[in-house]
Amino acid sequence: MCGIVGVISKAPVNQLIYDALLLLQHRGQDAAGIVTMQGNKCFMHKARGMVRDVFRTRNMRALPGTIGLGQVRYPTAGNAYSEEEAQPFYVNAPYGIVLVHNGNLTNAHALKDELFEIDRRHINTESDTEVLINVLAHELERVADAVPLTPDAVFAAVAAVHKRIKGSYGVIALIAGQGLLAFRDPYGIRPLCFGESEQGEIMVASESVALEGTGHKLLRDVAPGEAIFIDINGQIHSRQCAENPQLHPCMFEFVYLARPDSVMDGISVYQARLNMGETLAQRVISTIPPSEIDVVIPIPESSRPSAMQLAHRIGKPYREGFVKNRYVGRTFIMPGQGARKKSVRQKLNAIGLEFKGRNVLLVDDSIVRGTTSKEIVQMAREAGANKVYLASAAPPVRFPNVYGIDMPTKSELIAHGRTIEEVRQYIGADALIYQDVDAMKRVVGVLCPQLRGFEASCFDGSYITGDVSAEDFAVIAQQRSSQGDEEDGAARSRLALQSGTEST
Ligand SMILES: O=P(O)(O)OC[C@H]1O[C@H](OP(=O)(O)OP(=O)(O)O)[C@H](O)[C@@H]1O
Ligand SMILES: NC(=O)CC[C@H](N)C(=O)O
Ligand SMILES: [Mg+2]
Repeated sequence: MCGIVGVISKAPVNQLIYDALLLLQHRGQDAAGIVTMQGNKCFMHKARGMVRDVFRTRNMRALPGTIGLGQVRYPTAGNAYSEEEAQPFYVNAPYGIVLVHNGNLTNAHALKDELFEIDRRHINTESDTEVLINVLAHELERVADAVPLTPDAVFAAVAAVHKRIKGSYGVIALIAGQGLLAFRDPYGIRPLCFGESEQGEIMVASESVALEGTGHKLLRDVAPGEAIFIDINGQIHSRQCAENPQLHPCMFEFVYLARPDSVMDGISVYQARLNMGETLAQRVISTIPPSEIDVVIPIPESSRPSAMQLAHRIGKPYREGFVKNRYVGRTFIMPGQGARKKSVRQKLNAIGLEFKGRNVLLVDDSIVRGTTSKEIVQMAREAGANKVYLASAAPPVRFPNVYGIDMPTKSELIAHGRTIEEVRQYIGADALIYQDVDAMKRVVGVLCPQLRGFEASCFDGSYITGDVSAEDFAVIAQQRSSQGDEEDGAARSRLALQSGTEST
């Protein structure tokens, strides 16, 4: 779940893209990049790190032009420590294309061979995004021989891309001198929307918060399978390019990934989290008599709306018992388990007086590897809590994700192969209450009647694209797990930088 943005304007776009990337920073902390276009020439800067670290004044000055793209990366393919895999990617033919991608291709390994053997294209990194841009370039080359490029040719190329690539993808591309192209996978797994400013500037982005925060009004979401082509004169063309599009957005966006102030596919992320809190409250009431709970405490940041609603529903006070160090990033999207574990205590600290002698109900949005909950339950006890109960606004995460969330192996998931009682024992809580899968789908789905369902594979084991082979799972898992130690070391030093314990 990276964050992507594209803008077509009449004024310089470098600062605007930077601002939008800051608003999308929660979607990726490992690398950032911007490309701008002036006439037919592209200017790019990308590097590992957070947006504020990657772009210095000199880098910003070197990004002229009125059209551009940006990306913040959370690696789910390839290597988190390779600068070459930071986005955008560039190919010089046809026309010159730069591209940013949110999602994960499940057949990238097979396509990589096919690109070489049949299309004679060389892929130089392990990134699935490099595969994607080469498939797009190849398909554009087959249909487009005109200048200017016609919308019909662009849409024919996207239709061919949909047939070749599998998995999840929200994509924004610049075609030099021709325009800006955006498209979304046929299930709409990853989000993508676009909006307009009063000056007629058009922005495409992963989340509506990037539009609103930069003075753009949300026009609509890009539909699953749809492509939007904004030509060089700012005219918007759109077409459905997939054969059987169906909206199945990723449930984990609503649980954790997206910002609560975003609206995705018509669903307010905040409202989705309130609803999850409401239905979780029912399960709490049927497990623990409310008279045995003194206080409800959220585990900041993402669980807050659910915890608030849960507390209201069970009639208990909602208190802030943990303070978050705002200079430490999100732990779940850090690569490497060592860094994740260390950062929980750097990130969260307990306020003793909210715990001392009380029976506390801690609420988190999700329990994935159990890193956060195990530490937090321990911290609550150290702070003097009498009983420590834990509730998760999401159901147990039992299956790997191959669509752009970095949990590629079952073995790393605390709820995989364990009963809820075994998870409770591992975490050390006095009671553990999970959300119910069907209840979650129902209370979020009710917010968008057009929805066909959710991509909720990490909770229910059902992979919506229906075409992920055992080999695909194995390749994705192997690729990600083979770099753990390197990641841990590098992520540790980055964590230290983020929390200001080392100087640049
Ligand atoms: O079981 P785990 O593997 O620990 O993963 C789940 C935790 O990670 C996330 O928090 P994170 O710190 O990333 O972000 P947040 O501040 O948005 O809650 C999520 O909100 C849970 O707290
Ligand atoms: N989380 C994502 O969207 C990642 C995009 C792409 N798969 C990468 O690893 O760079
Ligand atoms: Mg959290």
